[in-house]
Amino acid sequence: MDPLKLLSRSTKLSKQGKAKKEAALPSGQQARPQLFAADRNSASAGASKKRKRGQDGNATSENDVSGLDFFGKKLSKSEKSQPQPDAHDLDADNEGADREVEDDSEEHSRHILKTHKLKLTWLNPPSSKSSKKEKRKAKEDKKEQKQNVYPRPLEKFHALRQRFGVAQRLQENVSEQGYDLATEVQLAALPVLLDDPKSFLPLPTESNAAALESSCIDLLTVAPTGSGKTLAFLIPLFSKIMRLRKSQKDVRHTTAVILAPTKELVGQITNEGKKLALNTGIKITQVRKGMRLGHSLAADDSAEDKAEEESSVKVDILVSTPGVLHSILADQEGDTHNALPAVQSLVLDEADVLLDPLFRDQTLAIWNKLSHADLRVSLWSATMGSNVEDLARSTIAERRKRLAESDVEISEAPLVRLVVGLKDSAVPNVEHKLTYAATEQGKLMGLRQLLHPTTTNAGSGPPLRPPFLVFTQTIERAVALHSELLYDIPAEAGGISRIAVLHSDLSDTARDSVMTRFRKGEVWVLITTDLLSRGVDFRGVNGVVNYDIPTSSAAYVHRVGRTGRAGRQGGVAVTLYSKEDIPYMKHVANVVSMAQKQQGSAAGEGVQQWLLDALPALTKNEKQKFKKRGVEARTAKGMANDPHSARKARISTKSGYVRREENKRKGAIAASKQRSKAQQNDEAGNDSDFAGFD
Ligand SMILES: Nc1ncnc2c1ncn2[C@@H]1O[C@H](COP(=O)(O)OP(=O)(O)OP(=O)(O)O)[C@@H](O)[C@H]1O
Repeated sequence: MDPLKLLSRSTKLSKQGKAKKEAALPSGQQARPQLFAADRNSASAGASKKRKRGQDGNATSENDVSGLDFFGKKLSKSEKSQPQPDAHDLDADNEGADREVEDDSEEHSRHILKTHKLKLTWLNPPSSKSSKKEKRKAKEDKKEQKQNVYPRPLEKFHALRQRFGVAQRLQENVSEQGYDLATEVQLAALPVLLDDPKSFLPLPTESNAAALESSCIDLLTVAPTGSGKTLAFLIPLFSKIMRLRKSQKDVRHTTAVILAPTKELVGQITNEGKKLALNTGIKITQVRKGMRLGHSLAADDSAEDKAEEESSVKVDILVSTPGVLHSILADQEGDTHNALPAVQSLVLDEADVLLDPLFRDQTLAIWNKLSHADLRVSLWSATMGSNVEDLARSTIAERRKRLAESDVEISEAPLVRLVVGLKDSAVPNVEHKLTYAATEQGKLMGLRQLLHPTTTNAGSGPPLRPPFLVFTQTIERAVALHSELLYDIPAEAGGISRIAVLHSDLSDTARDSVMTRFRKGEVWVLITTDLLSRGVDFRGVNGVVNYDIPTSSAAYVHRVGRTGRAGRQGGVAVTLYSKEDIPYMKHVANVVSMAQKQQGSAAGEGVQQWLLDALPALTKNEKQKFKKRGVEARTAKGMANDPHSARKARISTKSGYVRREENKRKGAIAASKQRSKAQQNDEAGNDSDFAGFD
């Protein structure tokens, strides 16, 4: 009897649903770059027939779960030359795609963008109204300030060179990685970043043409987790730098800065960049504490300048967390040189976090220090509130005003927003489960059931196979959970080496080592905090367990987005919740319900309506407080304020009753020892009043 099954009442699956989900075993191996391609097939059903999964020999391999090759190795050259299963699965569609490259009508672009659920909006189109009054009215009316645009999508990477003149070497480096079909975000972002904006932005009037002078746009992108945003911003960055290099042969500047919130993500982006940089001459580096940034090296630089610059880092692209780059820039501020005068591209990956109070000041300080007149910025995330959009717009406007005041004339670039799929929603190819575990003990028991290799959870969806990530609210809880589970995996299967913990209190070396072991498949269960919830790409992660509930819907979207990367099927996201979590569960239940609707769950499947209705809604203030602190009983502050509740929320196998019994026993032993000591003293005639503290 599985006691948690009795408790997991939030989801109910029809027999059909169960069968369907059991068939989709976690594989973590087959990428399916276009998330909404299936919809596309159905939309263009008249034009092409979709091959059924299972009819194709390649497609069935998704169900082959033998072996523990967790981290889907990169394709070898010979493998790359073979058609990829998913590409094959969509073959009828792809033939169409080849034809579509030829078709550059707006109508066709609209069709492709719509079927891939891509929406592009020009956020600051110049007003067509001529009088001042009309212009003011247009500004007030937000609708007037937005206009949908329909650039011609790029469906396959092989068209990069032909359509946008991307360097041959860069194009080769992309295909070397085994990529052929562009993912949805790449499909739309690459054309708008690589093409001349005039090719897709309509001109309202002749007098407004000046507003479109800029050859590049600023871009806000909201696209699902694991949808390939990294490549979508790296390719245009590399292409731009290669062009700049051609026109300014003697000079070597840092021309691009990429910011990301964690060291792990910075390292990952740098690695991706290095793959694209192969034999292009472009240098990309991760900024580390203590580095000195070189401003530029020109042929006519004085010997003194050159000597000073010798020890500094001279690269084309810097990748950094805001904290590290900000402190380096602050240190170099006293220098006569502006450290980054030539930066023309700023990328904010996980932009909503970078503009959140935690990083906002540092991010904006860096942004404002970049003084090049043609600086273009792009913001990327799977979740982006309207406040982030407003902040980005106001920062762009203020920067322009400030530079204009110091006589630097900068062109006004169009600001475009790209949204892929449903904004702020979890990936539709992951199965979400909400499991009520009542108490801390129940959660631990629930996790153990997921961990135990023989547990199949029959009847409640596919099993959660390692490797998986477990998220906790605090570092202390991650450490406690780690020690609690340390001996859960039998020695024959690798024992304690299979479970690891990663958090920001560890040294950089320890963090790197855990990441490497997890990527290699040596660690099966990685317990962590929200440190790893953003951006980090582990290809074969089969599942995510929210041991503690996430503190916002965005946090849920990002945590569960560590599985189901690049459209891989079979990922499972389990959220264990206890009585303490119920007041805060609504945001999680809402995102899960939305994801299930996207998956096409029939009525009655997924999160039950009664649960959604029954869960209390938080006020704005409560939401903010929860986002900042999480469930208070699980924090040090909670321990000080309410020790009783905090003790109940402690991660431990021992129940309160067992603990009390143990304490009583310990107390009895101590008292008995004291009594016998006192007796010995009496017998020895030692009648000192005070025997000291025991
Ligand atoms: N065109 C493509 N075809 C197949 N796989 C791709 C393609 N583009 C990217 N990928 C793979 O998709 C995975 C996810 O990419 P990436 O890390 O860029 O996602 P992301 O959108 O930045 O996710 P997150 O929002 O979590 O940061 C990576 O493993 C990457 O190699």
